[in-house]
Amino acid sequence: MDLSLSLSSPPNLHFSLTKSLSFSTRFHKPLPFFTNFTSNSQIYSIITGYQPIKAQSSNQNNTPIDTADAAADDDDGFIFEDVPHLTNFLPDLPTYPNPLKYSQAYAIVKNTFVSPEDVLAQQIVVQKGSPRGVHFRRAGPREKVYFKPEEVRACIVTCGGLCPGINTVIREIVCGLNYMYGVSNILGIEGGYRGFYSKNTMELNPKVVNDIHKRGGTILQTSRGGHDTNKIVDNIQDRGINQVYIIGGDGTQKGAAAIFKEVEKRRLPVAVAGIPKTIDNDIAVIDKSFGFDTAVEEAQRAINAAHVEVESVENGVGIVKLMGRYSGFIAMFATLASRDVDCCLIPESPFYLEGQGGLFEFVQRRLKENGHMVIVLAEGAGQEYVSQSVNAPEEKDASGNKLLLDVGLWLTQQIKDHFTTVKKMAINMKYIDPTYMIRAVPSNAYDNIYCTLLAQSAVHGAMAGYSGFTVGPVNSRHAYIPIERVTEATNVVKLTDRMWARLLASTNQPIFLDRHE
Ligand SMILES: Nc1ncnc2c1ncn2[C@@H]1O[C@H](COP(=O)(O)OP(=O)(O)O)[C@@H](O)[C@H]1O
Ligand SMILES: O=P(O)(O)OC[C@H]1O[C@](O)(COP(=O)(O)O)[C@@H](O)[C@@H]1O
Ligand SMILES: [Mg+2]
Repeated sequence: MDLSLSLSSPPNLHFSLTKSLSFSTRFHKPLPFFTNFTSNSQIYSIITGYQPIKAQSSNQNNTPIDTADAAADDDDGFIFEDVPHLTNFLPDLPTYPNPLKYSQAYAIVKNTFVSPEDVLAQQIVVQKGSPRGVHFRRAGPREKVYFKPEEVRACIVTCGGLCPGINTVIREIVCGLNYMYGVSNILGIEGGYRGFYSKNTMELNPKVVNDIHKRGGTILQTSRGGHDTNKIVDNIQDRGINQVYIIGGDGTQKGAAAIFKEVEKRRLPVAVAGIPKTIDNDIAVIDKSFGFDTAVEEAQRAINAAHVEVESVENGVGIVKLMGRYSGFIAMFATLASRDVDCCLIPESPFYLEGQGGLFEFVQRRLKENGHMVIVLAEGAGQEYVSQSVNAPEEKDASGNKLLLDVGLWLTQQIKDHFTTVKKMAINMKYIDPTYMIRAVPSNAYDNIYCTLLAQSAVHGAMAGYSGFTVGPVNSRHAYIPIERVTEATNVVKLTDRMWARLLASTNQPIFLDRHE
């Protein structure tokens, strides 16, 4: 029996979901959309811009059947959020055998190719009877590719702020394309999005990128602003580029989605692959962003330094500011890892200074108990206080991100003033701002491996003809995720989750919930 699903637009796109007697469901579309799912359910193919409008039951021959049967199996809430494929708008694209078939490295691998039936569940903690929920396509090499290696002209661009591991991702895209697929035509776009139309390109090959993973930053340079979709896609077309690898954060991924939409509008055979980058770990859906682990590790050095300083003096108060515009992940994890931190302040958890349960009271208590204390502060915390006190107009960077005021300096001053003027108590303040030092280091061993997997997943996805997708781990397995899913929300620390409770339990800091002045 069949469950067929009509898609509203464009009219030539029509998928059907077929359910076999073994209760598997498949998309009636040539590879790569041809998908077999075990156990049935409500399946939605959510393909950017095309919403399913009608679910209809039919048998293998596609003739409508009694829907009661299908409906009975329709209730376990399986949702499949697929990524777009070039054949959506170029249905006649030829396919070729994947060169990995002949790779020595993969000679004894049991399953070289990922089954088109493999999906990853977004939610893995479930209860009996709960809906199966959202699933993403599993990343990895496919049996057929949609590009002849000698016809690939790839490019790589890096945008937004720095993050440890960018060079590793660049390296592994270049080496992955070259070693696994025999692609040798790879361009580096310099200086972020605007580099497409305002700069020359750089030839990339395994030799050029050989040791770049040992360096921080990005060999391609980066920038904010300058995203002009038409100019970028004109340039992609003019240069004959057919694979675009875009490394960047939420803003960059929105830009990648716009590029894909234009590529699709012009019906260009161009694979657009996004690799999510942000030191703040604020990208939704994926487990963790690359460079985050390195940042947490590097932050330990600053926290240690602050601790050494303040325990060596009387009434020492150390403040360490870490990155985290809207999300306090680095601060939270660095605090949990260190155990030398007395208080962690993040944007998600408002705090206050004065009165019962406030920060001043806590500082005084810790100084009395231990003679010193360390505060870790995410840069986005307490911004409302800083802007009130400095009365500065709101400024934005070239990408439209709000420019943050220095909460570290502000807090340092507030604590100093309070203890010297109100409490008549001399304190030794040490303020450390290691933010750019942390962002600029090369990635650690863990992140290097993670960056390699991201790069290889992106290469496999592009070669397999997917376009307009982001790669990333979902519950430890790499997936192809619709770009919109990673840009529609920001990943923030959930105060109601256990991790924040673990932090509170480890620091014993105030929870700043009840304000009594
Ligand atoms: N909504 C958007 N649409 C298109 N491009 C965007 C959008 N937001 C940001 N960009 C572009 O993405 C690039 C990086 O964005 P930015 O916010 O600075 O960093 P990140 O990608 O790390 O969040 C910039 O070139 C910017 O112009
Ligand atoms: O000063 P810059 O280079 O613009 O970057 C500062 C910001 O970049 C970040 O590292 C985040 O960058 P992205 O938005 O590029 O991920 C923030 O933590 C920080 O506020
Ligand atoms: Mg961003």
